[in-house]
Amino acid sequence: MARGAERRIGVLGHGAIGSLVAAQIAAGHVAGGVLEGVILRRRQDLPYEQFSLDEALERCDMIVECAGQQAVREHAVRILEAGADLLVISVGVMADREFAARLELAGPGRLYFSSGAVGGLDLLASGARMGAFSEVVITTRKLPATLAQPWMSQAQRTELESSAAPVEVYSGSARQAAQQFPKSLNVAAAVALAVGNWDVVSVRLLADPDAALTEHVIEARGASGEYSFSIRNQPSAHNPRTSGVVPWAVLRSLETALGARGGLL
Ligand SMILES: NC(=O)C1=CN([C@@H]2O[C@H](COP(=O)(O)OP(=O)(O)OC[C@H]3O[C@@H](n4cnc5c(N)ncnc54)[C@H](O)[C@@H]3O)[C@@H](O)[C@H]2O)C=CC1
Ligand SMILES: O=C([O-])CC(=O)C(=O)O
Repeated sequence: MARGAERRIGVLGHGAIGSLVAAQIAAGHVAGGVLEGVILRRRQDLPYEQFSLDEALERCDMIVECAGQQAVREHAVRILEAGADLLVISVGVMADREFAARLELAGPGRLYFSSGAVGGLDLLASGARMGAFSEVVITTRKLPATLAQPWMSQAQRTELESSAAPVEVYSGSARQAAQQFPKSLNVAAAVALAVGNWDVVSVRLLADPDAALTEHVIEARGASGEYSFSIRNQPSAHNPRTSGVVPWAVLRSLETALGARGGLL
């Protein structure tokens, strides 16, 4: 891309994250990018062009995924093979070893991941370059109703949603966490990608009826030092599963990936 040229952006998905991301790009708030259109499952009354993925790939330089792990699974390889770059927010899809291996080989488009709801990933990734992490734990606390999953029994869901006190819903590996809670624990995958080792990251998930804010606490110990990041996000007004800051994280990631101006890396 010539310096100063604007890259054409397609936004995949138009829910809590995608709607804000599309509106901000359309309003000219992302340096180096213009909104070419949105890729939806069903047409909606929106002030932007709506196109199929095939049309988007003819016209866009970058696709921003805001649609969920399944959408990444369905479309990512085709996007990268068509030569468009892809920014992914549903990072947990990388927990699938076979799919992740396919994505690593796909190109010439470049694959980016957004930091999403959590922070400290820059320091963890810097530390991982210095030496290995020996232990990383992420503890997430969310409202019970946001954590019910299709694979849970009715009894499990009822117990989850009726508990008056915090309940541990999951304790185990980051890989399994990102797959069992695909709309709630993408953050576990983001931490695993930052430290460059899925096997060292463990996850605790708590359903807490008093969790007005969504909490993620990341504790890590390794060659570079010991770290503790405590994050308490306001949930999105449009989707209580998602932290409200996530679309803004996507916009920050997008602007960084476009590289039209300098700034904090
Ligand atoms: N990395 C992180 O920190 C976070 C990641 N996420 C990821 O972002 C995803 C989206 O979150 P929200 O916007 O809050 O969800 P949402 O449910 O509000 O919106 C998702 C939208 O994507 C659309 N969609 C799904 N599949 C599609 C497809 N194949 N093509 C076009 N549109 C499609 C849906 O119709 C819906 O409108 C989550 O499922 C999760 O995977 C969410 C929160 C934090
Ligand atoms: O938004 C959040 O706080 C985290 C989330 O849903 C995810 O990682 O999928």
